[in-house]
Amino acid sequence: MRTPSRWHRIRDVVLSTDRRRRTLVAMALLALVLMTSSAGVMLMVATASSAVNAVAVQWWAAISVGGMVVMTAFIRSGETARLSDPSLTVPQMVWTITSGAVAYVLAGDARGVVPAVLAMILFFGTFGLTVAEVIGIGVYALLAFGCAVAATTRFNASPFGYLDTAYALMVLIVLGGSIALNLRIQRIRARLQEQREALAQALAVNRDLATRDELTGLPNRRAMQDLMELERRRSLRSGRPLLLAQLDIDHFKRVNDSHGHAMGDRALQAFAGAVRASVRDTDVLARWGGEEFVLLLSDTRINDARDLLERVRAAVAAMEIPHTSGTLSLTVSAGLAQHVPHDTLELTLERADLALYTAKSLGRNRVAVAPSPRRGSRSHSAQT
Ligand SMILES: Nc1nc2c(ncn2[C@@H]2O[C@H](COP(=O)(O)OP(=O)(O)OP(=O)(O)O)[C@@H](O)[C@H]2O)c(=O)[nH]1
Repeated sequence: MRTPSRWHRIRDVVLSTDRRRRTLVAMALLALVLMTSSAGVMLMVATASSAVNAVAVQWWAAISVGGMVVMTAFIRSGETARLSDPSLTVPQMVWTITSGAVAYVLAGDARGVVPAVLAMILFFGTFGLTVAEVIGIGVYALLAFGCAVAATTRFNASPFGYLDTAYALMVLIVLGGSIALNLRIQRIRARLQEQREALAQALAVNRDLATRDELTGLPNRRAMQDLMELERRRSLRSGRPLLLAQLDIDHFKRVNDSHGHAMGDRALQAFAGAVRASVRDTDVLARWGGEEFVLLLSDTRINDARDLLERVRAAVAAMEIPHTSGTLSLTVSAGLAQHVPHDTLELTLERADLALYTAKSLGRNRVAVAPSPRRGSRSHSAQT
């Protein structure tokens, strides 16, 4: 196993190892870095300009960065995971907008830098917010900066000039831009969500088509082969019997020839329904191909399986399938074989097929059981 590098260990301690929380902490750290950079700019302004109150700016920097540190620590602790806004995006934005508005008042003639910082905050925040939240944040920003402009005019005793108008316009453009961007992001998200759902649905349909026979709704041959293999292993482990039966509708060609293919299809559906209704839920009936079906009976003794197939045979013979000029009856022949541990499933199916052949040759509408195979022998005559 690779030992994590020192950088990775530090990163895990700082960001936490939980992937989701790591993303949240990373975003909070980014906001913290932005706020610290803004504070750095403000401190530079305070150092360079004698008109700016340096002590007020230092307090402002400490409080602004301190607030972001507290929120980042709160997110890092995992306490916010239960909240509807675990990244604390809204509180962080309210905090930074408030801090930006105060900076606007404190920065004196250098207040032109503040709208640029506001733009950055709004564009970053807009990715995680809903439309309503962005509008709410926008209204709050307007109010906060409205107060800031009023305070600047009053306390700095400077009249509202063309530069202030330009800054106010800049704030409005930034707000409008971030709302438009948010709407676009929400639309893209909704479309992505729709596409993801459509894809999941298409995959489910595909999976169903790959494993199910469309006409009867039964598992198809491929799905049945997987199921039989699973049951073979289960039976090998548990020592419980596994039985396979081949079922074939008698003289089915005549149904098609006399009543048409559509009636043949309906007869196949009725047959599948009758057999399913006669066996346990845990027994699996699959359409093997054409008018041939395979029934998998797990954990059933051979004599019970023979009785069950007799019941299936009787249920099929009792069916009356309505058609245009009366009703149609079917009969079924079945060949049953018990799987022998360490034999292949193909061999067991071959034995069931031989038994079915016996049932057909003895006059159809009957059940034949394949004898247990003698070691080294592949041909046996079935018992009816
Ligand atoms: N309607 C319909 N017929 C099918 C379908 N699949 C297979 N068949 C028909 O099933 C018939 C099978 O005929 P055969 O193999 O001669 O067997 P059979 O007439 O049942 O005679 P035995 O099996 O010897 O009793 C053919 O006519 C096939 O066209 C299907 O999906 N729908």
